Amino acid sequence: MDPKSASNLSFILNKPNDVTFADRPVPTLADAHDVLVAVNYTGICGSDVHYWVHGAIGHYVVKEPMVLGHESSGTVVEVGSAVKTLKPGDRIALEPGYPCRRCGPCLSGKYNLCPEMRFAATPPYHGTLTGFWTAPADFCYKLPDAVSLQEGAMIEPLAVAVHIVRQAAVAPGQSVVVMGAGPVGLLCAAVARAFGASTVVSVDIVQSKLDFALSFCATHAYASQRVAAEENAANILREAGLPDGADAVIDASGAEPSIQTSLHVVRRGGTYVQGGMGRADITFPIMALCLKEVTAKGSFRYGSGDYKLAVELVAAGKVDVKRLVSGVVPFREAEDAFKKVKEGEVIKMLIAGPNEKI
Ligand SMILES: NC(=O)c1ccc[n+]([C@@H]2O[C@H](COP(=O)([O-])OP(=O)(O)OC[C@H]3O[C@@H](n4cnc5c(N)ncnc54)[C@H](O)[C@@H]3O)[C@@H](O)[C@H]2O)c1
Ligand SMILES: OC[C@H](O)C(O)[C@@H](O)CO
Repeated sequence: MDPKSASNLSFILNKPNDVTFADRPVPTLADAHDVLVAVNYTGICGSDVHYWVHGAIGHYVVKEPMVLGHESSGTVVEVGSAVKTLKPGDRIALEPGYPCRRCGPCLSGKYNLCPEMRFAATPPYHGTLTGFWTAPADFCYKLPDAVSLQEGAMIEPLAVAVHIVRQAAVAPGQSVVVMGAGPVGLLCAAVARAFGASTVVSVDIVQSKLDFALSFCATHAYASQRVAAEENAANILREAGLPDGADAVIDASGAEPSIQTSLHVVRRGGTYVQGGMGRADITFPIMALCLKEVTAKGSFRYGSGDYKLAVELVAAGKVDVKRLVSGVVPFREAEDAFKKVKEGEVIKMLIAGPNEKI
């Protein structure tokens, strides 16, 4: 594709509930290690919808018009003079956050914690719902022939799940309870299975999501009740046949009742991972944490090796990300697709790039 004759149409958030399309200049390669990519597909994340509706997530506030989107696949159209690993025509999954590579977290191997991170569609940085995008070549992951470009757009949320499940240190034969069966929770459950967990319990408050989780990857599913956290936890463990508690519990909901239940679901000496992002401050059961010597960890985006492993899991047929794609729409229908995600009618919507025919 020739960027000179193609569209760089972008889907731009001006302010809450106000989006437009605009043709912006095609970016040029600023660094010899960068590549220019034509964006093929972009998934809509809950965070994109949150910015669209509220104009902010925590202290990230949209102050200038911002291109949305960060879950993308693309095709390389031009490479910088120092790029040896990619060539025009290569199909890639696009890792959308670029760390400084020089700070303490970067040098310790935790580049996802870089304070200078430039992350797509996190203010003040534009996102990937656009025609063309430049990225460092080592943040572009070549897709094997067996992986489609639509699956390539699912690598981003899958990498989030890979990072969470790695934080949980899930080992073969273990039991894992995943709170929340949205895209991230479903993918955590699938990765936990792929890592060899023998019992994977999905918990949600919406029965249809649990039905899907069972058909997708979970061995058990439980509809969370509005009862005290300890009672809820006891019911989950009874249903799942885990009298001693679960080896690992992952929160992929961000909901306070779910987080409270989690600390009563995890076994003595087990691991709890906070993946969901909800209210900044909640009441947290510190006594259960303390008395059971629970290892509690946070998980933020993805780091070393997570994207690579996510591509490999899809290529090996271990996580069928296609099943999560509810629909694919042309670029000009992006706002309708956002509405569907907001209404909770779908699992994952993909938007075809402005130069993609569907
Ligand atoms: N840690 C990270 O880097 C990272 C990255 C992406 C998303 N997230 C967060 O992960 C979470 C999940 O993302 P998603 O896209 O799947 O969101 P989602 O909103 O689609 O899924 C959340 C699910 O939690 C369920 N839920 C709500 N209350 C519950 C409760 N009390 N018990 C059990 N389930 C409950 C909802 O019904 C829903 O299915 C969100 O909080 C999101 O912000 C974190
Ligand atoms: O998958 C990446 C996440 O959506 C982002 O980190 C977002 O939640 C905050 O910018």
